[in-house]
Amino acid sequence: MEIILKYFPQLTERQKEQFAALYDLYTDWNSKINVISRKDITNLYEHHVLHSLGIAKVINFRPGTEVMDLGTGGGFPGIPLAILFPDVQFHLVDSIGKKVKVATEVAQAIGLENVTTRHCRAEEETRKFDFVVSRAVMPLADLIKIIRKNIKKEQQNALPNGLICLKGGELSHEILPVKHKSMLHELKNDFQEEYFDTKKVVYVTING
Ligand SMILES: C[S@@+](CC[C@H](N)C(=O)[O-])C[C@H]1O[C@@H](n2cnc3c(N)ncnc32)[C@H](O)[C@@H]1O
Repeated sequence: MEIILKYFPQLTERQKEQFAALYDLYTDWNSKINVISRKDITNLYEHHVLHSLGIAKVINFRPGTEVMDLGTGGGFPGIPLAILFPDVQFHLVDSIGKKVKVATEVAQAIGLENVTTRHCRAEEETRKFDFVVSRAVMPLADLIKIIRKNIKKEQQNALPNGLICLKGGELSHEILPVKHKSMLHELKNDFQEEYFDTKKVVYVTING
């Protein structure tokens, strides 16, 4: 939990309580429904919560923004972002029902009123959003194909509407087809822990 405060020192008391509550909630839920690799649960704050918040190093969502988390699993990056941006609406979607249940239960347990969840394939979701976020779900080209229909034409943020995903490793090949519409942000410049050495945030503009 200290690691969250290290990089996000301006949190309100409510946000601190909500982040702090995640450890017990995820430890408990993860023992019943696997949403985080069992041996990684002790790294919850660094590998999952802080990693999710890496998106906030690329964009400060304006109040009223609507965001879909595609393939949220147990709620990453959607839940940490919903805590950080209480005035932004997050819609968490996953095709595996029991994972959606974990995300729903965690959001409810910490009183997040800006989160909705849905058990469906993203291909079936027709609602429109300002941004789609995603971590560890599918290759960039497939993501773009699926979410094109979900991006609103009207803009209300400093960055044009589009896709923001958390990726690791070698990306030059994946990014090539959308290079002119994308931005690559290295998280090692924001977070000094070794885990972030290869982690990146990829932003792709989607034209309505
Ligand atoms: C490796 S997990 C990552 C979960 C979460 N984003 C995280 O980082 O912890 C990938 C998730 O994407 C979901 N998924 C894959 N394809 C999907 C699709 N077409 N629509 C919705 N969810 C999908 C899977 O069910 C799975 O929960």
